[in-house]
Amino acid sequence: MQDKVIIEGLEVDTVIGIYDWEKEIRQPLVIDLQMAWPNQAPAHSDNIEDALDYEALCNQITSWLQAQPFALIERVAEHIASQIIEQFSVSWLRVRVAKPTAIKQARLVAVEIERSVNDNI
Ligand SMILES: Nc1nc2c(c(=O)[nH]1)N=C([C@H](O)[C@@H](O)CO)CN2
Repeated sequence: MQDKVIIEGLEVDTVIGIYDWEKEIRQPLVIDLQMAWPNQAPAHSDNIEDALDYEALCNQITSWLQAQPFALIERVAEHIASQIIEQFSVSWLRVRVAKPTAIKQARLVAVEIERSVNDNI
């Protein structure tokens, strides 16, 4: 089994949705991420330079999602996946994007994708 770095429940308020009224407001998205990362190197060195810095990732994801409006949560998931693979040298990841306020009768709705570096070429 490969090592992972995990982020659960990262909440970001952003412009998201297909309807005109949704383009005028911010709504919460909740991001869950699993990313392959060789954690032995940072464990041995005890150096953040060797680690996949989850704080940097959370800040970066928030910034990406607030930099532009999105219509579909599928687009958000794909954007997060491709940017992390490209900018953080992650070889594989699973990302789930949930929109908890989208459907009144549902606790949440979400999409989940898995991508690897080979998909990004
Ligand atoms: N598969 C999807 N279905 C829907 C989406 C979406 O992003 N992906 N979005 C909407 C609307 O924006 C909805 O959230 C408004 O409540 C509908 N279906």
